[in-house]
Amino acid sequence: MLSYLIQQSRHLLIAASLSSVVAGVCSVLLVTQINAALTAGSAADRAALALRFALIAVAAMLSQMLASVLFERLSQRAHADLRRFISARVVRTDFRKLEDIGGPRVQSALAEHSARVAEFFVSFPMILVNAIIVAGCLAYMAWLSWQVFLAAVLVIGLGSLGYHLAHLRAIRHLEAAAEEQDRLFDHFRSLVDGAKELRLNAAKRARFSKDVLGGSIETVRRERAFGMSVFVVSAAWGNFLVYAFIGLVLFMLVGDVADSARVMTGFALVFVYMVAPLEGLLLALPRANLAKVSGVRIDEITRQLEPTEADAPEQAAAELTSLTLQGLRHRYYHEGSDDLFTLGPVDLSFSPGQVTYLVGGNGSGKTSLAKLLVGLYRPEQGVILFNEDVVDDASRDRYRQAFSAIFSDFHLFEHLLDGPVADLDARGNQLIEKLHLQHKVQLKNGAFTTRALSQGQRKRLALVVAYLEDRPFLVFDEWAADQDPVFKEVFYRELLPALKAQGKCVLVISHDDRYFHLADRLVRMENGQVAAVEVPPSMAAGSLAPLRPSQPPSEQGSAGVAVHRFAADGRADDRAVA
Ligand SMILES: Nc1ncnc2c1ncn2[C@@H]1O[C@H](COP(=O)(O)OP(=O)(O)OP(=O)(O)O)[C@@H](O)[C@H]1O
Repeated sequence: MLSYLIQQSRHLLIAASLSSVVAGVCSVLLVTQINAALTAGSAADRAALALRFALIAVAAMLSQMLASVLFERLSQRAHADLRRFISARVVRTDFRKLEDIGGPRVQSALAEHSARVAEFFVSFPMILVNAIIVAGCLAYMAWLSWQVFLAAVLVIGLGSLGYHLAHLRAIRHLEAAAEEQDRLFDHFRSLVDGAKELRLNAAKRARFSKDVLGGSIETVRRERAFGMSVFVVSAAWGNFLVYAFIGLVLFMLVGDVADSARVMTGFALVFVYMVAPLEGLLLALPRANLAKVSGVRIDEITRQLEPTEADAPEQAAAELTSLTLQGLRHRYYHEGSDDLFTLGPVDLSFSPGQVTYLVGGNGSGKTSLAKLLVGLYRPEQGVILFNEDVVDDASRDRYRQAFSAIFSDFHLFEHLLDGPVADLDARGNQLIEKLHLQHKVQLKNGAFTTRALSQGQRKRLALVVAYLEDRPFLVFDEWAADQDPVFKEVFYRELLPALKAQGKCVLVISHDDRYFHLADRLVRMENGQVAAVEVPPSMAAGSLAPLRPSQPPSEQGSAGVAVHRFAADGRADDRAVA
């Protein structure tokens, strides 16, 4: 991930790095000038050094300013790039994968991990400038005395080895912290989503705060604190080695060197000057490591979010003439209990102007079938034929544009994001009036004036959105469950027939058995299978074409599911087509 970002902003990075190099070099030159001034023979020599010193100081200041500003820009750009990159992946990835990965991990990547990676760019100039100062000081030392320089290299090698060993240990803890942090984001979500439950149950609240959320916060704190402490301790070890080296040079090594007074002053000055950058370097490296760990985490998440489908062109109008599901199957694997829920194989076909009710017990697979039907899930087996064409990865996104769906966990966007605003406002407000919400909410500039409404009212707004989208196939997943009896009547007796009259194909997932007789067709689900396809008597009389032997097995459900017709008294009459 870091290399991707570096690639993205390489020009800015090169400019910022060059400024840092200039700043670092200027700093080292300043030390050499100070040493020269301290050991200058006459006042005239010192005066000659003054102008050079001033010029270098100004150059150091300007280059440092430039480097800092550029790196700050880089950091902000990296943050924005990461957010864009991750959200683009999230928007385009396979829906089932997204369900599996879960919101908290994505949020953790978007919020915390991307911030840490961006921070790297702010600490980078510090690392670069300090590294240059340290390297420059070492070079100056080598020029002063190569014997002492060799000793310095030995000490630095020893320090680096200790640092590397500590690094390996620390990184394990930082990775554990990053992993726990994904769970922590899940708990943060529960804080808000479960606010009602937590307030109603003091014992649950206390346990959640102390054990679950508290435990997770504590684990992140402990792991990160340990990891960072190892780095800080190893930085102090590095510092100690520097002072040990200063002692070694001043009291033991320099004595044997020619021109020892000049060399000793030079070394003392260089060391004192070098300690702060060295410390800064050793402290900045852990931040870079944190960024690396976060980068790896983002990589892992985004790799799983790799898009597998081609994007549909915007406004991809999809007319529907026929839709057939053939042997469609999907499975959920539940890791915790090691069991499998199998949906299908399902055979069904749909045509325009047909209202199908999908009914069955809780967990029988109705919503999953609807997700397969609208192309949110890729079938593990079987095919969908849309207007006789097979739907595949290349055409699935385009296929999805034929549907408007209101699932029971629907999301109502503030903006409609669909078509010219003025036109939408006018049409939308008419619909809002029809749904008796005109005193509560309006559409203005393509956005709802409020979404602070009851669940049933928000579902009515979702219906407005679905109407405005004007797609050929509408799916309602227990839409009427939150409506009052009067509006249920309106939904089943007026809205659905009106959609049918417009030639829309409608799938209604419902538990409202008092309205089942209004369906053109009733598909019953049991334990992931289509158990029966029933046709109410009014339909049997004419408007829905009776099944003919030449029709695909679709209408029969899977494996020759019985198709019943309701008897006049409401009992199912087994005129099976098996
Ligand atoms: N996201 C998921 N991950 C794993 N398993 C799932 C998921 N969604 C559903 N399932 C499994 O699929 C089964 C069917 O769920 P589904 O939501 O399709 O049923 P349903 O008939 O719509 O139920 P309800 O009437 O309660 O809404 C569930 O029992 C569950 O085992």
